Amino acid sequence: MSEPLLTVENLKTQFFTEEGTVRAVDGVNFEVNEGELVGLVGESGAGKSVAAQSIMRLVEEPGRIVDGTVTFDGKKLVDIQETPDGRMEPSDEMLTNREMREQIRGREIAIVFQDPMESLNPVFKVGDQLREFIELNREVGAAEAKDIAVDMLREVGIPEPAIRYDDYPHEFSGGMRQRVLIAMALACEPRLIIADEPTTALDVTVEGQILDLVSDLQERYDTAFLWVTHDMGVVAEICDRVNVMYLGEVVEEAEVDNMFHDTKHPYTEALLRSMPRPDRSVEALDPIKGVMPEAINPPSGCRFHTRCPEAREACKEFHPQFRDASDAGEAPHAVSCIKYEDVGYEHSEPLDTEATGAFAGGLAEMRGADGADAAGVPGGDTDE
Ligand SMILES: Nc1ncnc2c1ncn2[C@@H]1O[C@H](COP(=O)(O)OP(=O)(O)OP(=O)(O)O)[C@@H](O)[C@H]1O
Ligand code: NI
Repeated sequence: MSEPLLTVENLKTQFFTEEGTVRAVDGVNFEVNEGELVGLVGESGAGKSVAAQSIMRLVEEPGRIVDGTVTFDGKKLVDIQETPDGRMEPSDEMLTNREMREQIRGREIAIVFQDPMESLNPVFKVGDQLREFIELNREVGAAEAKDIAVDMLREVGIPEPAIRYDDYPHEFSGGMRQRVLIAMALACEPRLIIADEPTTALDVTVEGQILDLVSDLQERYDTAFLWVTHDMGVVAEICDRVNVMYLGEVVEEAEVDNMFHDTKHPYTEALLRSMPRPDRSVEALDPIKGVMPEAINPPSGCRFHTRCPEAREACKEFHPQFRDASDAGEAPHAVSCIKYEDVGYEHSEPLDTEATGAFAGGLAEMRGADGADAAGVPGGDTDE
């Protein structure tokens, strides 16, 4: 096997706020291979966007990447190492801001966001914005850049591209604007496109069309994608492999088919049960219990224990290791859950939370017991 195109190792990004340190991305590992479409999925607040921004070094104040390494094609986009006197500092190998700007962003890696109106300037024609972007990023003159721009518009399915070239962003529908952004991302022939919920604001039909377009372009250009979404349906439709994030951590990673047919982490199961499916009525949906705890003060042990239907006492104590739990001869399938470790889960008592079957033990009793428990477990398990 060749080296992955992108490797993210132990990435940690924090926001230093007045309320405390937000551990938005807290030791994340994943990979994207050449030409692969990899999903990053999880509920709102899981840290998906911050992870995506960290790869591109686009995290803004009061946020900072405090640890980890991001390697792209052998280059260190991020490389934070401990100095001899114990401080965490960028290594000599880490690219400079200028190298990031001139070599990586928009050239090797492009990023597409949810809201095209934020990325397109309303006062300039759509085609001109695309042309200018191409001129800036490729060694071509204005005329050639315009030809490429029209070609790209056609490529992403804009009808009559030479005419629509002269339209302003507001004259395009949301789906068409998103197509333009994909054209812009592709125009520089990047090796990786990071897409942060680019279809979330679109209606289902238009979303389907954009996903078809992406699958199609991915095959044609062999571009790798990191696709950020909260929607397992989107993952099922386009991704080869998926990483599930919960509260700053990746908790499960597998090929998409394996993830759906041999789900290992209770959080992934809960996410799948909460997802609308054609073979299931809306009433049969089973939303995940409780709310995601604050990333400022994550629960002890397994971070999902406050909402997990299978949570036991041991889950409060042991922080699970993220490791391969595939059976012999099967494709790698990593999970971080103590059910797959040897730390006494089987003999441990079920936790008495809203999410578990044991939730009948008396709310008052539980509250009484909880009052004495100051081990950093917020009130997530007593949510009404
Ligand atoms: N500028 C900021 N200042 C403080 N905290 C932030 C900032 N940006 C993000 N966070 C926090 O970082 C955590 C991760 O946020 P992130 O936007 O990555 O989540 P997400 O998984 O992308 O969710 P969504 O699906 O809502 O986009 C959250 O707890 C969020 O509140
Ligand atoms: Ni996000």
